[in-house]
Amino acid sequence: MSSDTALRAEALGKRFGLRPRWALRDCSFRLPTGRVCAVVGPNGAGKSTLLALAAGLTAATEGSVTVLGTTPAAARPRIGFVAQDKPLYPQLTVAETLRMGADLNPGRWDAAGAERVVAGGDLDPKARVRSLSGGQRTRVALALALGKRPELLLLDEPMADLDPLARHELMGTLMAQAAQYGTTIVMSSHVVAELEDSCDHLLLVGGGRIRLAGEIDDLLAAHLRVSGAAQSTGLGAHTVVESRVTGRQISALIRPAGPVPADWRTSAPSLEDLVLAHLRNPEAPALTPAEPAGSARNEEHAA
Ligand SMILES: Nc1ncnc2c1ncn2[C@@H]1O[C@H](COP(=O)(O)OP(=O)(O)OP(=O)(O)O)[C@@H](O)[C@H]1O
Repeated sequence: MSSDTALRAEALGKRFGLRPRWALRDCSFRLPTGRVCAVVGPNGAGKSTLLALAAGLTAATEGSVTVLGTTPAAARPRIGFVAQDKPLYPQLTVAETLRMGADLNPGRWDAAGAERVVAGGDLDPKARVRSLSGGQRTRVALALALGKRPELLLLDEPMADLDPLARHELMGTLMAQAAQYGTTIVMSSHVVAELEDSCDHLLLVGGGRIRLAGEIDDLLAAHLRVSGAAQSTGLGAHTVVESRVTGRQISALIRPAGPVPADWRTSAPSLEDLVLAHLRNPEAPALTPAEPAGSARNEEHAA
């Protein structure tokens, strides 16, 4: 596999134990290196499972995931992972935790970078991890992951328990890392508005399937918001992701297959429009262009 691929999933599936329901099924996508990728989807969609598979913390039941051209286990020294529950050693101090990061990553530890992340939160280096708040612990976990100078950073809801200022600051730190070192970042979040300015790639997971995958610009360009009088017709030729009637107006998000009749008003969707429409309508056909966007082979039902 070429080294310009950070993450490739092929028919990837995960079922926990003998549970009948698959946490993740038949997932295929490619994430190029150097991207900042948002992973979004409803609760229980399979986002954490996907990140844990990529981090090598759990094994696939079927299919495969390739990370930085190799297996997740072999890629581990080059990956930074912050799990949703931010596991750290509670009895260690902040300073001891960073020292542990240095010991575990000889030759690649960025002590100054890690200390900067911690200092940004005014954390006492002598404070024990168990005495920290949830947001402060997140900061230490991010410092550990960033200090490793990873080629791939996998972050499971990293901003969830941070205050707005800390979110802003740490998002800036992540973007600076991506810009300076070409780090690929894969970040799950429920706050789509927060991702709009920072992410250039999207994985939308729903019901254990990949519903949307690709460059955000390409995915947005493949969709159109339309509105018109409720009796308007002519959308039949297009893929309607979601439509809603409000009074005498109908508005919809479509994947146009050609020109839209002139009596419809059209506008470009935002990332939030795109994500919300697909979340509201889990039956909308998936668009996961391992092949180019709009290819008929990619327009398959996610059922
Ligand atoms: N260790 C586990 N054992 C059994 N089932 C699990 C385990 N981890 C996840 N699951 C199941 O797999 C499915 C996907 O869970 P996952 O945690 O990946 O979702 P998620 O998209 O990260 O959700 P959230 O947004 O709530 O964090 C869920 O149905 C969940 O119950």
